[in-house]
Amino acid sequence: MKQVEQLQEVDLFQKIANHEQVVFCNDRQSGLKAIIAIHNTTLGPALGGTRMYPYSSVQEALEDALRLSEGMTAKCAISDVDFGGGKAVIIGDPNKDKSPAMFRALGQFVDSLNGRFITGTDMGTTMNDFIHAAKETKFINGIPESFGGSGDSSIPTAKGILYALKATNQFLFHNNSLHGRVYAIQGLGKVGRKIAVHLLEAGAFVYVTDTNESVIKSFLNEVRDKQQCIQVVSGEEIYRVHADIFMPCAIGGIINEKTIPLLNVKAVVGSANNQLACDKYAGSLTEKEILYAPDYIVNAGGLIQIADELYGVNRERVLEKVASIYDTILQLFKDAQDANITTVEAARRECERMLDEQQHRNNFYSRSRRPKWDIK
Ligand SMILES: NC(=O)C1=CN([C@@H]2O[C@H](COP(=O)(O)OP(=O)(O)OC[C@H]3O[C@@H](n4cnc5c(N)ncnc54)[C@H](O)[C@@H]3O)[C@@H](O)[C@H]2O)C=CC1
Ligand SMILES: O=C(O)CCC(=O)C(=O)O
Repeated sequence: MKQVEQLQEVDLFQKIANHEQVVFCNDRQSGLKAIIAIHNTTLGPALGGTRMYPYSSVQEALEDALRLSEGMTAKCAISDVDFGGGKAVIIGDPNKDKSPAMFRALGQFVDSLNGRFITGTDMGTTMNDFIHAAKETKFINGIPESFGGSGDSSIPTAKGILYALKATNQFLFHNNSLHGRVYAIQGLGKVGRKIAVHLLEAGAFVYVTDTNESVIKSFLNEVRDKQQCIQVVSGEEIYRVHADIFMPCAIGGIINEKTIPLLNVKAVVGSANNQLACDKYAGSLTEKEILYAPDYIVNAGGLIQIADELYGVNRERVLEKVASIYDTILQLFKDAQDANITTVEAARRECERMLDEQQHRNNFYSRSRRPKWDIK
């Protein structure tokens, strides 16, 4: 028995070997069960949203937190945002299990990290949830403007994705217009729905799917006058439709050995974090001549806004930085093509360069460095 326990301990530390810190948060009163993962703080305090999802096991939740927080390190680096990678996950069904008390408890745990981790919304959580968390800690962002925050971060996220789509169209078709093209959107939540509405307004055709029927109904109601440009498909069907671009805007891990053979598109560009079940699938997409826009570059709009909020909200500054996603992604496509490597490898090299540069700067001692992180 003792031997088995020791083995599990070693496994756990191996699992988190690339991470600085992992915190398990348990509040019996509110039912909060959460994991905060801090991946790397080379660039600054860890920044990343909190996801709520009905994970089937603690193991699954931990793996999600680890991968998501690692992705945030890369996202901060490539977006040139002076923060590190972190993420929190809450185990529970966002449609049934949420309560203000749960988010206040989360706020207390975040506060206990004293600024090493700053968080806000992600899949399954909303700005309103974080109004409760913000009562317990100042290390919260992305709350409504009426509460002094920068508001809905899914707005800049959706804008960034649209810039990435234009860059993809430019690279593939030598014309960056969104008009007349066909997009397959998986997930019509905070981000996916905004993208779908914009694409319809721009004169595109969209295939859409969402596991929540009421989300589909409400979307169709919003775009009543565009019904001829929409086709709702069931879960698996979204991988099979003939479209220009597949847009994962829900869960991660959906580009894998089962789905890649089904894809009938020229590119994958979407908001979902960790779309590739693992990096080797970047090569499989390339073999199928499907261009992949690395998720953490194209979906950085929300991060750009919440990071900016910590210096004081400035919309123009945010919009300008979000617009730069167009150039970043176009350049990355060209670099990958010139070097004959996948877009994932090209992005990884760029992130490593940014982290190395900062590690070098961190060798320099001065007594009161980085006052900009002294959040009020
Ligand atoms: N909200 C933001 O600003 C950012 C979001 N992301 C990522 O984008 C993705 C979507 O985020 P949000 O729109 O904020 O989440 P959300 O929770 O508002 O919406 C997700 C939607 O996907 C649907 N869904 C879940 N599983 C599905 C499946 N298997 N097939 C089809 N639909 C499914 C849900 O019913 C929901 O309508 C997530 O992966 C998130 O991490 C990334 C960067 C920023
Ligand atoms: O967009 C947000 O509100 C949070 C940023 C984040 O966690 C992400 O980009 O995944």
